[in-house]
Amino acid sequence: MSLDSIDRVAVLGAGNMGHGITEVTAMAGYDVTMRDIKDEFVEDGYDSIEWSLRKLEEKELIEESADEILSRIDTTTDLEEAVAEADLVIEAAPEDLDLKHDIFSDLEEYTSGDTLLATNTSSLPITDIAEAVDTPERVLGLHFFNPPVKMDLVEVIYGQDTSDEAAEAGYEWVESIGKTPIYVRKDVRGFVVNTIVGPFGGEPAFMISEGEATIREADATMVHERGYPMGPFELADLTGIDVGYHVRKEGGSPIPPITEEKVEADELGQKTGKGFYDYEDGDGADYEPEEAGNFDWLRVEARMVNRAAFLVGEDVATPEEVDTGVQLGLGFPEGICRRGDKIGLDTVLEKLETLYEETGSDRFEPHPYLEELVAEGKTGEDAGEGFYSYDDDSLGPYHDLNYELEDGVLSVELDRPSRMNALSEDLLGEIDDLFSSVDTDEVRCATIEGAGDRAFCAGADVSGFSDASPTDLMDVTPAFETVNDFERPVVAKIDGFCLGGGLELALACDLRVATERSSFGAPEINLGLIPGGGGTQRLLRTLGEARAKELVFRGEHIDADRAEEWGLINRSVDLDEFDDTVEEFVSDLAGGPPIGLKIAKKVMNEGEDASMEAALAMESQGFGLLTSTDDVIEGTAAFAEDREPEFEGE
Ligand SMILES: C/C=C/C(=O)SCCNC(=O)CCNC(=O)[C@H](O)C(C)(C)COP(=O)(O)OP(=O)(O)OC[C@H]1O[C@@H](n2cnc3c(N)ncnc32)[C@H](O)[C@@H]1OP(=O)(O)O
Repeated sequence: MSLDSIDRVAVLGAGNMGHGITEVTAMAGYDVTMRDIKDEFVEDGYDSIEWSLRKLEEKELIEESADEILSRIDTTTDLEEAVAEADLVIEAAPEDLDLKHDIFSDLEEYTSGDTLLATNTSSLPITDIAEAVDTPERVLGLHFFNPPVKMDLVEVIYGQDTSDEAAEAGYEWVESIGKTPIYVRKDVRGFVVNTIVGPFGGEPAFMISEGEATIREADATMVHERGYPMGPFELADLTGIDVGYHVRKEGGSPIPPITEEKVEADELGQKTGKGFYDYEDGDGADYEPEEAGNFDWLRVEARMVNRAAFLVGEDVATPEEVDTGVQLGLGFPEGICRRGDKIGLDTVLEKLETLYEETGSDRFEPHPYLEELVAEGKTGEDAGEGFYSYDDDSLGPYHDLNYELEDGVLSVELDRPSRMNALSEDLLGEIDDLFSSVDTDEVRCATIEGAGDRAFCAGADVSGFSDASPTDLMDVTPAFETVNDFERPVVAKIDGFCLGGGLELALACDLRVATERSSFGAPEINLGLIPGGGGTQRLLRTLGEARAKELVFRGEHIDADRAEEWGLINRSVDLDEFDDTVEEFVSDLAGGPPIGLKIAKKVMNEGEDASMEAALAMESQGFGLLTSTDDVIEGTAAFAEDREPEFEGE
């Protein structure tokens, strides 16, 4: 049982999750059979896949044609036919344990013993589902998020008897379809993501029931002060208040009185026209930034951090996995472990202890792992250690970016795909830290790209704007300057939106290669702002006044072909030529003379703002200096011997 043995996949269920999983599986190149119990269910699911693929094709978000992808999908209502040849089966049937037992016992009969059996359940224990088979070691959870085509995260869950071999094969398969897996090493209720989201919705509901704030104050504070994509009540209205109610009820958790009242009144959210907000006679969730403030967000976040302590302390997941889970699964602006480390775990613990003492409610009981961290002085970032270690001598830890240094190429990935890689304060700090701390002797060239396939970077993270002080906002420039001043050439590898601060970051790089589907713009003016990361000046110098002012004043996007025509980027290329084109640039830069490139960059960057006379003086000084390097001797020798030079940077 390994990734290599997975060629054919069967998905059981053609509903929202089933057809979505089928679509992403086929998009990744696998042959897949989608099965449901009735022809009409299968047909509806197939139609939805076709509609979605045609949209993706229209927007040039897929490399193959929709027809090619569809040709890999078979449909059937016959279970045996669907799974007989499958190497991986993913069950996505309704959340009913008896039904799943029936399916899994049939799977035992119809599949070979080394077929991987996965369930997409979000609420039933994997262990309970696996009871229906004699080989529970091959049963695991593969929990996709809705809609699978858009959501990057998949939880890979161990049941009590799941073998490492099965879990690893599932994990690698998820990677092979271009999604991000996280391990959930124990079969806990809610897995990782729903364990954390529970208090996000539940605690504000208790607080409103106790008259401590209003719904609007709670939502406005969580969104406009704490940066969540949606307020807890807005989210409950969207998902259905009854959904959260039943999850709590089935899990034996206390139900906030206000939730109970809404369910009794059949005011279940958007689907009934009324929930915490009114969608028929009112304007829905229309809270305003000014309503933020009078809400005790720490009470909510302390409970989420406590849940994270449970997950980490009980070895269910690592802090990195928890944080990836909440960022990709819930769109949280940063990981909850990271946030705990920033707030201070001692502050979190104190809050929980006070509430536990005051209310006696179990939900505030601090987890022993949190107590242990605080007792050991590991109270977070300020202390140098918390969930994460903040060791000054090493690079990182980085939460919002990934980097790799291999063969002299520093490859940096902005890693906030759920926010279009928008520049949070953390991400800006991390770019600054990485480019100012990495040992440049080890680097010959760097690249910067965005995670996911939608954006290089959609600018500064606007969710923090309403809460930020003017001085915070003015503090964005260092990261851009650090990239601009980095002693090695930096290439921006742009696929998708490159806007606002994202464009400014790209402009701080030396060279820019983009896919044709990318778009560029300085939309700050639409927010009442101007570019604040060097954009006004670098655009002027790169494009000239007319074009720079067009971008800054109008705030419109331009496509990659126009960007190339204007000289904003070096190349606009087809998606399937993108990696090779960037590789050609990188190979020239990484193989070039390091000191020569460093001096060329410095002279050209600094000369741009100097008088011609001063700039020429800089150039000739640089030229003179280079003549004394070993690289020049090597370069000229290689030319004479008609071979490739091997520059050492000496
Ligand atoms: C010094 C520097 C200053 C600046 O840079 S100011 C900011 C300048 N940038 C912008 O104004 C761009 C803002 N974003 C957009 O206009 C749109 O997005 C796009 C055109 C890039 C894409 O639109 P669509 O395809 O409809 O996607 P979606 O639903 O708007 O975005 C997906 C998720 O990404 C989040 N997001 C996008 N841009 C930002 C951002 N700049 N800051 C924070 N979040 C952002 C959204 O909110 C949403 O998230 P959810 O799925 O949770 O609703």
